[in-house]
Amino acid sequence: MSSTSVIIHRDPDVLAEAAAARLITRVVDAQAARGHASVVLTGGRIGTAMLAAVRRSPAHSAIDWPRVDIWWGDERFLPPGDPERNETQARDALLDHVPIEPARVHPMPADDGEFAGDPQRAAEAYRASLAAAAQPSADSDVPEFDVLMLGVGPDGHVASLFPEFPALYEEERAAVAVHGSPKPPPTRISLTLPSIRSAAEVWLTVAGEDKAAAVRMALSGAGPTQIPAAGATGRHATMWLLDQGAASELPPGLDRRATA
Ligand SMILES: O=C1O[C@H](COP(=O)(O)O)[C@@H](O)[C@H](O)[C@H]1O
Repeated sequence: MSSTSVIIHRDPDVLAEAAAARLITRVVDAQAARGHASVVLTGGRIGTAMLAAVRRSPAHSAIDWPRVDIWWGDERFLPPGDPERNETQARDALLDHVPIEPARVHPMPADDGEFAGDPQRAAEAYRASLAAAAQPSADSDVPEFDVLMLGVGPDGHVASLFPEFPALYEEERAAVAVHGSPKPPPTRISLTLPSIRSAAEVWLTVAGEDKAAAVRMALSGAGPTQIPAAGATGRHATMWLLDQGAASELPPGLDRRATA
């Protein structure tokens, strides 16, 4: 049984703070239940602001950081340390400031060394990392993600899955290379929808009126080929964490406000 909920916050700052509080609690609960937690990060404005809010929160010391695994939903295929890489932004915002176990941080490969100029091989290497961390007893090629976070673009993209792109039809591979992204940079690596849907919980964090139409369509029955966010659901829960701008076109009945 899977649930979908929509929570609306006053503005992007409150959204980021509230999502951070929720993430801390989710990680602590997962660690209490199964000894460790596995989290998939998103890039983007709110995703990164949320990590910075986790860092600022005194409650983050409730997390047993050496028992957290960090993965990414997508990455911009750029050299290591490039400020546009989702990994760089997450390290700056949070990961470099908490006692996380380096071996449990799993960035998607950068455009460098053995992967230079070869995003296909980089995606293949990430698939191998995911498969190596999968439960041997589970029939899965990805680990058990407790929570997978996503931003949503104005066109409805999630991770680096853009409307009508071939990656949306991928049924077999857990992660793929993406070429010709309409949002720069053009070359990316992304988890595919089956990997996203394997997560226990999927949280879509979205701010801004420019995204309101995509949010409305995703929640009103659009298909994932047109609005990829519509296909991003969790096994147990799918949570839409919105600010008022992103929620401004929601149909009646879906506009649940957390903060006025
Ligand atoms: O490029 C990307 O953009 C999306 C959305 O970002 P936002 O700033 O509009 O929230 C993000 O989810 C994705 O991870 C990132 O690579």
